[in-house]
Amino acid sequence: MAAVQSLASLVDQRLADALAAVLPEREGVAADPLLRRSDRADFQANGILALAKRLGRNPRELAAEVVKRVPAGDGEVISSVEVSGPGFLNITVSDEALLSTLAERAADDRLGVPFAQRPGVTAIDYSQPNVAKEMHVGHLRSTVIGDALVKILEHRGEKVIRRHHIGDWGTQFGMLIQYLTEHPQELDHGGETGGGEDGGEAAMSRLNRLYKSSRALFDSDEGFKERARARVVSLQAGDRETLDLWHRIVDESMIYFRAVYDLLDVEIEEADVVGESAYNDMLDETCRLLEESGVAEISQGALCVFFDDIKGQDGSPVPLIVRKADGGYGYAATDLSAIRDRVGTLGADTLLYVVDARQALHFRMVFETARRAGWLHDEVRAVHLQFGTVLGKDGKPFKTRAGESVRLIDLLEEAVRRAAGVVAEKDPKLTEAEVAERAAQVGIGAVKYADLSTSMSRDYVFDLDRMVSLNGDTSVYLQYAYARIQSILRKGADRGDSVRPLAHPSLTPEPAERALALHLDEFDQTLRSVTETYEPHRLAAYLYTLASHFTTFYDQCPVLTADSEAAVQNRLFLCDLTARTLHRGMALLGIRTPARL
Ligand SMILES: NC(=[NH2+])NCCC[C@H](N)C(=O)O
Repeated sequence: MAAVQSLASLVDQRLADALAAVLPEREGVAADPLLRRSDRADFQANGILALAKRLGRNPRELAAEVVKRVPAGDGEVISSVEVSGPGFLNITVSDEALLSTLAERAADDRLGVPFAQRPGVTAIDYSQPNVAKEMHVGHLRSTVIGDALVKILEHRGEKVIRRHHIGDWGTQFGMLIQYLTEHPQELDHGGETGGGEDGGEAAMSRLNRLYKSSRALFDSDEGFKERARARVVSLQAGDRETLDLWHRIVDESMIYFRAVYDLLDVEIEEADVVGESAYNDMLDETCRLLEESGVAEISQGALCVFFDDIKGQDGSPVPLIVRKADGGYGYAATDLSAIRDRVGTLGADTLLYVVDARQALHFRMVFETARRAGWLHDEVRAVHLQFGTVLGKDGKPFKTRAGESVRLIDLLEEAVRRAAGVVAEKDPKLTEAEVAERAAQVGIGAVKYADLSTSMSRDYVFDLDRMVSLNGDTSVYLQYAYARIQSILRKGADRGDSVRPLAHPSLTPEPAERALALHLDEFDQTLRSVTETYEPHRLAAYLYTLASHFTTFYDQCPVLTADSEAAVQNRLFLCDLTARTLHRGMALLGIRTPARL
């Protein structure tokens, strides 16, 4: 089905035409009407003010001239347009245009959201925990934000390559593997088959034990330290036995990650887990190419890239170290190789990295190096989507009392427990299994929404009380709005009032219906702006406003007890489209909308 033209774009087009007609000889003057939603009328256009200023004209006069050229009245999209204030235009659209646009949206499975005209190939690097380590709140942000972006981009028709650049390589593996060769029983499952209820937790505790014991030996025993170092060399050289043990450690970690992802209700495909180790074979060549092209040079034995504008506090240059003086490759060599792979081999034209803001300098240097080397050419965009820190209630980075990072799994379990309380209190007749199912949807939704509704660059406080609250900007509020609509639709259907495809366009909508309808019409614009800015919080904000408009509508406009059959039909139609939009929007954020709450 053809894309549905939103009311804003229909109005915008008519205003732009009128402006062009008033200023025929002024082709060079950009005449954006600067349309936005308004409380005074349906829309307000502010663009004439700036234009009049540039032309040295009186804005109200110019506005009056434009108004004369705007087609308005019977049979037109715009029913009235007026000059207001210093030269704004207040615009009201016709009821017919409003309802028929919505009817078109409702008739479309995609709710009128078009596919991108020129979809590209985006490689997105997100959810990249580290093997043999815990997942903490930072990994929550990367996972949740990345997952939402993937869903939204794909919904608009973009080809998306997911990359989970997990930390599965490096010197610490020498220590872990060496310890395993000397204590082969260390990762034994003790008779259990693994993968069971607490398979994930059990795997993590075995890894923790392995980590602690090998670390202790590494720090106290010089001989072991030597053997661990030699083991790193065997690992990089691809020694069979060493690789087998490395795989055991990675697999064990994957069992744990999988358990966290399941709880988090996020799908991660095995094939997309392409960790640091995957680029091992490219590292030599990456360094050779950088050195040959002169992009990198040897400095104090290390292979470095220098930048004029990147200096330390004492004014000395801070280089990107691609290969250390001891010959070991760093994090940067891997990221540079990954760029060559993602652009050169996989054909990505956009590279996104959903990574902690603390790695900003690393990515700045890596991107600049890749540009100099020609691996990132003009047609490729590379963006570090930096996210802020999750804070505790004290406003400091979220830590346990012992000063350790808080385990993600503990937070998620606590969120589900809190949600169970809320769910059971709301409906005491629920069975235990029903409470458990809803609590998972509510609790995990709450954690995801709290993250996604905050602008990603900002820090936020992890406050479960606020997150699972029924009031305010929370996912529970949105889920309740959805469930309430479902209950209205069920009651309507029970008495024979089902949702009809077309509303009655001759009925004059109440103000609350108008506001809801106009907002429903903004869904595709919202998604477009998320794909342009990579800011999922715009969708969260849209959905929250949608639920608020619905709440007002529901308070002011009886649905099943409306005055006329036609009004009942129109309102059921609005309810249904609101529910479908909420459901779609929440799904794109990775949040469930249970039919009953
Ligand atoms: N391509 C990348 N460097 N991605 C980010 C990896 C994040 C890293 N594993 C961490 O936990 O901090």
